[in-house]
Amino acid sequence: MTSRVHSIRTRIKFCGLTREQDVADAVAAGGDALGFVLWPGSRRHVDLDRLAALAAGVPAFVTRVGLFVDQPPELILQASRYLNLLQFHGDETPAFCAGFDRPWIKALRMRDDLDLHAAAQAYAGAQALLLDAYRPGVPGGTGETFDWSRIPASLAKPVILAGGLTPDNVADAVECVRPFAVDVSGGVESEPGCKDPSLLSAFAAAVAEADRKRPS
Ligand SMILES: O=C(O)c1ccccc1NCC(=O)[C@H](O)[C@H](O)COP(=O)(O)O
Repeated sequence: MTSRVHSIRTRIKFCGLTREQDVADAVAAGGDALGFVLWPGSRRHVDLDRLAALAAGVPAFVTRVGLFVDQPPELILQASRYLNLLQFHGDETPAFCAGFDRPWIKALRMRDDLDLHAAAQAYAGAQALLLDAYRPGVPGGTGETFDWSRIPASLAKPVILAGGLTPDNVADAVECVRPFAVDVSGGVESEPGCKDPSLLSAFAAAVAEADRKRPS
């Protein structure tokens, strides 16, 4: 087992973008990665045309991430041309996730019986594990936190912490978990799918402040 990846600053992924202005605001706020939900069941769903338009507004060095929930390979392949990274939120197997000629991450919902070490081994090809709250029947974007103390200090994959993060609680999350990255959707929105520029900036500022305070 390797120890958790630490870096000089906590990366930020802003997720569930649906509007060009939100892409611009998320980049301006300092987002390292932007997430686009390709799953039609989401209130933040974007289709391929929307994805293409939004991806065109993302500059170099900001990662375009596509989110999928047990979807057909054909759709994932079509979407991949606009994406740098794939994020799988359903019951996709490691072999399925690895089948698209793109780096990928696996989202894991923190059910009580989830064995994170076993999952990290099973998804050894993932670039990171995104840990999210578990609510039955809801694959993501719950707006709910989970018990961060369940995350082991040492894990074989970088951790992206998600689930109910906000400008008010993200500093505590960074201090407690010391994740490689944090991921937020609902906590920076005025309504589902509509990001609020002041919340995006406040979130990034809270992460930066937490990074400044943490011991090296
Ligand atoms: O956001 C959604 O609607 C969604 C639907 C289905 C699968 C994933 C979804 N979002 C995934 C994310 O990466 C969210 O950022 C993550 O679940 C955290 O959401 P939130 O608790 O609202 O910050």
